[in-house]
Amino acid sequence: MRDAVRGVAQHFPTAIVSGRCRDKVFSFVKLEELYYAGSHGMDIKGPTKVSNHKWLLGLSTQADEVLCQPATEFLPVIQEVHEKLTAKMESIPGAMVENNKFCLSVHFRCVEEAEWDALGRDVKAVLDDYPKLCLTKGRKVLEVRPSIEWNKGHALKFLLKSLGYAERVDVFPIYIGDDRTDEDAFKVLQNMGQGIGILVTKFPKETSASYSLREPAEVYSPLYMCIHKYTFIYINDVYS
Ligand SMILES: O=P(O)(O)OC[C@H]1O[C@H](O[C@H]2O[C@H](CO)[C@@H](O)[C@H](O)[C@H]2O)[C@H](O)[C@@H](O)[C@@H]1O
Repeated sequence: MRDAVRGVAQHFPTAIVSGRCRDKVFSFVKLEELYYAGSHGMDIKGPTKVSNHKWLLGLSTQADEVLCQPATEFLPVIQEVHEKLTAKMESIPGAMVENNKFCLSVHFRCVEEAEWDALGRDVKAVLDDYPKLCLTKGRKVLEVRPSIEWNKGHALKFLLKSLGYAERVDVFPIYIGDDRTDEDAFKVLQNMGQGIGILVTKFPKETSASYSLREPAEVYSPLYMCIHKYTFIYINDVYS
């Protein structure tokens, strides 16, 4: 998958948008030519390596640039809550608190089902003292986030605008995701009437994505189509 993503990034601005913190995502993906939007889009950084498309489009090539961190003021409070939740979850076997820098994930996948309600109550009790934080639910995970209007959809809009791609009829953004938090990004594309969202899911689900794939492995096809289509257009432009 890394080679496919690298291939796409050679021709098109490519971003990974994740609920995890940016550093952790980079440690998984290890591609310097990508944009990374960690913490549900609250921490966006540009590529540290220049790709072809950058000079083709005449964009800034300044590497290592943090582009957007709309929740910086919440960092101290997130650290404080991380400590409190970690201490509280010690008494619940299997519970795990993940520090995602601008947000926190309380995982209960490995917790006995009988304990789930108690875990939820404990997390809410900690958050009662922090009205500027909110709680959302994912797949066997509770997520603590700053109460600001910012999600993966805002990150996508930010990237498109920064790249000069918003509302351009000749630009076709493709957003692929499997998490319920990816719906915010699918909605952005749907509302803009630009590009497509692709949901990866084994089961039929209500979604704002235009298409779906069943397995992460099926994501190769659209990625390789992007690479080969580009190659075709490029050769065509050069020789016609
Ligand atoms: O935004 P994403 O990159 O799609 O990340 C969403 C969440 O991914 C991780 O949680 C997921 O994997 C966990 C096991 O590794 C699993 O327990 C959980 O149910 C999954 O949602 C990550 O740990 C979370 O912080 C992300 O929000």
